Amino acid sequence: MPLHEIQESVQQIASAMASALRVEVEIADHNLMRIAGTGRTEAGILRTMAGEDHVYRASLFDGRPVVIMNPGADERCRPCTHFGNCEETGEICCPITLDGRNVGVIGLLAFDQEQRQRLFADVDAILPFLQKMAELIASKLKEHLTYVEQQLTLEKLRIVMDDLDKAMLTVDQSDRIVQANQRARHYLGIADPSENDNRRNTEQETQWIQAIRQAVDTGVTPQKVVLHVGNSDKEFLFSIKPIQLAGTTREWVIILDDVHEVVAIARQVGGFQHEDAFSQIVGTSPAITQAIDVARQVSTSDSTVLLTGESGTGKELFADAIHQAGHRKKGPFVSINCAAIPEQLLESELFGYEDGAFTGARKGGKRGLFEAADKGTLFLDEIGDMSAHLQVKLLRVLQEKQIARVGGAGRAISVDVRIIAATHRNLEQLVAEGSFRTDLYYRLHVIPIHLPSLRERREDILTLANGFLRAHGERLGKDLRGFTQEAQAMLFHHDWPGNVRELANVIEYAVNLESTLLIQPERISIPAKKEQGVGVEEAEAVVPLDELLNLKDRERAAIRQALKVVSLANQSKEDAARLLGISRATLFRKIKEHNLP
Ligand SMILES: Nc1ncnc2c1ncn2[C@@H]1O[C@H](COP(=O)(O)OP(=O)(O)OP(=O)(O)O)[C@@H](O)[C@H]1O
Repeated sequence: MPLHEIQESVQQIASAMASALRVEVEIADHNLMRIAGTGRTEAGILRTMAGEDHVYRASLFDGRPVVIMNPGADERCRPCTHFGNCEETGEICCPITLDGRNVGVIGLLAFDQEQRQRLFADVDAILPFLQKMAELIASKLKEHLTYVEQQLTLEKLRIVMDDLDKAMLTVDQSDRIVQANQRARHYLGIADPSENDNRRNTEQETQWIQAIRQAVDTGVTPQKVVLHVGNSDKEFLFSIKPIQLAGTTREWVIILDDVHEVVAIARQVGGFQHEDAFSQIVGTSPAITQAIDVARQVSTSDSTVLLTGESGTGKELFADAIHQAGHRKKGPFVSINCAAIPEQLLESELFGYEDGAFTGARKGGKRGLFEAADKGTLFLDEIGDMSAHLQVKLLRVLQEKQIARVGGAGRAISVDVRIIAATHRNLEQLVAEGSFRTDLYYRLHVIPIHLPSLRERREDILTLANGFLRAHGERLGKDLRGFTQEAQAMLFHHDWPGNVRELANVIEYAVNLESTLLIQPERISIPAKKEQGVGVEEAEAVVPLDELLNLKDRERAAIRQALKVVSLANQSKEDAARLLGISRATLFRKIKEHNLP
């Protein structure tokens, strides 16, 4: 039994006993190694007592106290090396017993006549006291062993949890996240909650848990929830289960599955392929079609891709499609948002770390995402937000195709990873300002693909809106047929700063609230287009001169666009006229005038 593991406590007890009884005290473990000692015995702490341990050995063996009135002369001391010349003037010892096993021994020693007198003044009182002290040490040892056992169970649980291919969170009664396995930390971009007992949920974490609890209430299965992570929305399948102890729910376990990954696995396991990895990207505008064409062409190579575009324009969707369409599709697609995680955490997430790399580092070290993405694709979202230090490390990986774990003393690990980076920021400007490395920029800018905002491809708005209407309608079991004219016009004219994500949210909201067959304008939760209140000066200031000169061209373009929109939505020219705010007759006249089909 590892009495030495609680050496500090044992020494404290020995010192307290020595002060109380004013004799010397020593405590040995079951191997008769001195664990604690006072006075003359102090120098021999953590050393074996071989040769002078016969009395203790007898006490350990018999499980009974031993009293030696004349050390060095007593027959029981005969085998001792100090027999005949012992410095001690008296000795009482008592075994320490835990769960029926003798795990050590406490010795009270006298080295002069005064101490001897005190030791033997009242043996009947001192023996029970000694036994109580032995019980105290035994209970400390028991406490320690229980703690070690618990830690061991926790560590085993942690290894198993971290190895799971599902994200797992536990939350307490106040919905505070208390545990998050490796995949959950990766999906959600959070630090390990178990490393900080006093941590509180961030606002976003509270929103996630609320969203999950609300999703439970809808009773829809499989249960799906959209969590806003960093700057993007991610869809998860989830389950939530209570952990009950003594009839009370103490915590909940939440299991999350990334919907995209589930679909990818189903495709792999089922052996069937999505007929076209790009079919999930909706849009027929020239701007998006061109981007899809380039992405499709480069999906078969391993070259680095740089996706640029505003938030919500589909950068992650494109990265996923490029991966699925290429030869790496059987490998993992790992994505990380470089802006959502603090620098130090991002470094260890990306590169992993070796055992003992920093305080709180997990025993045995940890694989980073570069290693996790081996033979697959690593999607580095919001690359423009990467710190200077990590830019250097990333550059090295791109050049050498090797990584070094944090604290790994330079040990290089080869990785075979295709990098797809993305940013909503202007990287050229960041380079010019000196906050993004020029060499890294050129390493990433191998195949640049710009994703257009919805404002640049308004003709796709209604197609996308109808797609979202169908999806959310099915999910909520609502039979919705479409949008009213006015609602369509609102969707078409809005500027969509949040792009496709914002559009999807607006439609989801509308589908939830709509009780008629068509989505009504009042269900479209976007600010109405400001027609009044824009001063003449302001209006003039935003119209460039060349456009003013080309008023005829602008009219022609507007009519063409309206015609395209209605044809995509299977609607009539009358609808186009309404969209343009002109009469049907005027529209026909203008179609003729502009020689439009
Ligand atoms: N062309 C599209 N067709 C269908 N859905 C789309 C399209 N573009 C984006 N989406 C959807 O819009 C949402 C946002 O897309 P995504 O996360 O890929 O954008 P992003 O550009 O990576 O955003 P961010 O820069 O904020 O991370 C997702 O739900 C995605 O499926």
